[in-house]
Amino acid sequence: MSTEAEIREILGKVKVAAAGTTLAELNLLREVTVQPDKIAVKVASAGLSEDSRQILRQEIELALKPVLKKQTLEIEYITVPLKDLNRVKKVVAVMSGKGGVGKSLITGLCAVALNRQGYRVGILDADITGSSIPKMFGANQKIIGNEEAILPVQSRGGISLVSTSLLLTNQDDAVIWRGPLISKMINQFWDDVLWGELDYMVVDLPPGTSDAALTVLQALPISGILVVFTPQGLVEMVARKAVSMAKKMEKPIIGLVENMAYLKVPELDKKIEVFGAGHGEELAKSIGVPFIGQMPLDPALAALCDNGNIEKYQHPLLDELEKAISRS
Ligand SMILES: Nc1ncnc2c1ncn2[C@@H]1O[C@H](COP(=O)(O)OP(=O)(O)OP(=O)(O)O)[C@@H](O)[C@H]1O
Repeated sequence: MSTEAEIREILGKVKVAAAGTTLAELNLLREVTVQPDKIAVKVASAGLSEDSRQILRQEIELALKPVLKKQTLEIEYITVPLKDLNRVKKVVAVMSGKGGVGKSLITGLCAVALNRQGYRVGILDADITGSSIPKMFGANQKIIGNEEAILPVQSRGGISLVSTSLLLTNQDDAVIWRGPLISKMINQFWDDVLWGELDYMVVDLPPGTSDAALTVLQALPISGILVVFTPQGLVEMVARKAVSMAKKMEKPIIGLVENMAYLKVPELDKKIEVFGAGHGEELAKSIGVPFIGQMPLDPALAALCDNGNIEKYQHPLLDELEKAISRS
């Protein structure tokens, strides 16, 4: 007769088709009881429609068929509060002093870098009106769920994504909400989503030091912030502003990332400093925060993002991002 641990091991690997991930990763497997005549399994129903539950029931039956001796199998769906299902170990936020410096892109790369190291990662896209995360990951499925919870969409590499554009009928539609609605949406992305077991959640903050960014810093249990800037004088100034806001909110700064630091032209074997010489390291030193590194303006990266293939990108900065976040 199989033990409870053996049954849990088998069931943990069962795929929840609706979510594109497993029962264990979603933390939906709640109770397993093994008796000589019966195996009873209790599964949380969060996020699962009637159809999804039916399909999952069949998957569970199929997975346990080889180990059922003369036992019957009883599968019961139960309601469990989301706060008991979501176990997010660390939440890091990516911030910029102003829009358009590549904050979303660095958010995406942080998630990719952590995922490559085998961590289970989610991205909460809190840049509600300028959401560009799903496009980078080539995610165009609609978010689904039930009255208990919303299910994130999985990227090809297995990163959980939640973003407003995954809720829109047309991803290119503009979101023109006012502040209170934006704040409500950000809170819902935390409270109403079945994130399950995550080692890291990376949050793409709204740009700048706006109310919306402040809302996220106040509402979510953020353990560290990365600040993205580009090597232009004014942008450096706003980077200082962003760091000062994070410090005021008493959130630790993981470090500064200098994006679009230079344009690399392999044919010329030359680095062109499009926005002038970068001095991120000096800037970080003068603000008193770590400097993580530079990302060049890379046409190959832009193309991968446009085609939804950010997960294929290779650059040494990814290792630096992963190290800085996992040390923090
Ligand atoms: N290092 C880079 N190399 C090539 N393209 C880049 C780089 N950084 C950003 N981009 C491109 O620039 C555009 C803006 O980047 P992104 O959306 O990440 O900026 P953002 O700071 O999040 O903007 P916003 O604050 O308005 O949401 C995107 O199309 C992105 O692919």
